[in-house]
Amino acid sequence: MTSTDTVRITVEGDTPYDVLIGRGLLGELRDLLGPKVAKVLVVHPRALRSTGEAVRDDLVSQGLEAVLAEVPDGEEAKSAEVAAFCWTVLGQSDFTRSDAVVGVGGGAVTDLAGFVAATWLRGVRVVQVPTTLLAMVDAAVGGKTGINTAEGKNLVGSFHPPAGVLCDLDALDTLPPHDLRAGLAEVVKCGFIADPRILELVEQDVAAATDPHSPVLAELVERAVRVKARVVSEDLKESDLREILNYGHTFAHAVELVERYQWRHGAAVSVGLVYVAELARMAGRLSAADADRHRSVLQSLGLPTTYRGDRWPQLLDAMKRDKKSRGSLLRFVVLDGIGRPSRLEGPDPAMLQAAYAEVSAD
Ligand SMILES: NC(=O)c1ccc[n+]([C@@H]2O[C@H](COP(=O)([O-])OP(=O)(O)OC[C@H]3O[C@@H](n4cnc5c(N)ncnc54)[C@H](O)[C@@H]3O)[C@@H](O)[C@H]2O)c1
Ligand SMILES: O=C(O)C(=O)C[C@@H](O)[C@H](O)[C@H](O)COP(=O)(O)O
Ligand SMILES: [Zn+2]
Repeated sequence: MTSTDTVRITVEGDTPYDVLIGRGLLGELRDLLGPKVAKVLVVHPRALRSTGEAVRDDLVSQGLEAVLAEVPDGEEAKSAEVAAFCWTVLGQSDFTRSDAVVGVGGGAVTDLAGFVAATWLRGVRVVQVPTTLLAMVDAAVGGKTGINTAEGKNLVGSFHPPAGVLCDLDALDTLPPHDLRAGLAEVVKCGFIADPRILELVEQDVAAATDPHSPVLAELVERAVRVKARVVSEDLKESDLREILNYGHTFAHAVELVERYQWRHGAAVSVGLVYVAELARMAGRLSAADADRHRSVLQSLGLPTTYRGDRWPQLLDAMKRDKKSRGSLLRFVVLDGIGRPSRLEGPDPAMLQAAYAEVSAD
């Protein structure tokens, strides 16, 4: 992709939609909303008030009625209270089934906005405008929407595909480096499960991979979105294949819950990838070299590969509520090799704890 190209990736399914990746793309929003939409709820986090206002003003200038719903930054947005606040705004503004929601922000806001759209009048259109790397390559694509409960991450939600996704790489200019790195954890995840070229690109030039203006980062975004689009096109509701996108997440979500969301999702995914690579190595599924590659790629990006919380019982308890569990059976996505995802069901509890010892050691 050159700096002027826009890449269009179609996610197939009952209601196919496009993910646009490029620069200066906001002008495309009206088209993605479709001709029948009259009113739009623009959901944005506090930190992106001026972006939310710019989106609203642009829609108003094109003859639409647009209302803002400002929500808390980060994970705090993913609560039943914040969803209820959005429903109130929709109700007070008389939104009907021909109206739409636009999510402008990071993954927390796109998850919330998608959930609000999925539940309002049992489902209205949502267009996602992700502004973090993580939301561009993962959260805004694929239709998983949701909020958290006290017991765990994303425990309430629905599959509600967007009508379109606008990944405007210009948004990354203001993104703090920590958040950029967090997004790269999901990119690297895609590398391990399906596209090893991603790993090579990071290994060849880590500076370019972390530079929001480099063509290498643009290629990483495109490759990660292609992986996600391919998987979701085949298995929207995670009956089987889609589980591979959850690689590293059993441990990651447990860390996020136990740490009361003080860890970024991408940072937790990073350590979760190392945890599950160790588990696969111990189970005789993954070579030591491939497990070590997880650590080295993630470390090169400045992502965490250890977790020193000393909270194994709480982590194990949280992992039992992972959505891949079946009854009392814990299930993990593991690799039999790079690009060869598989499942590990009901591993020996001693092995689970031994893998934990590996990620909590120096
Ligand atoms: N639905 C899915 O398939 C899916 C996939 C992956 C992750 N997720 C979810 O995504 C969330 C994590 O998303 P995230 O990493 O984007 O975090 P986030 O949404 O918490 O955003 C991180 C921070 O960056 C700020 N921000 C956003 N855009 C910015 C910009 N352009 N410039 C400056 N600041 C900006 C936000 O206000 C926030 O404070 C988690 O809740 C995770 O569960 C969902
Ligand atoms: O799209 C998917 O499917 C994923 O699992 C992508 C993950 O990166 C993402 O964090 C997702 O929200 C996790 O979903 P959950 O079903 O484990 O809550
Ligand atoms: Zn994730």
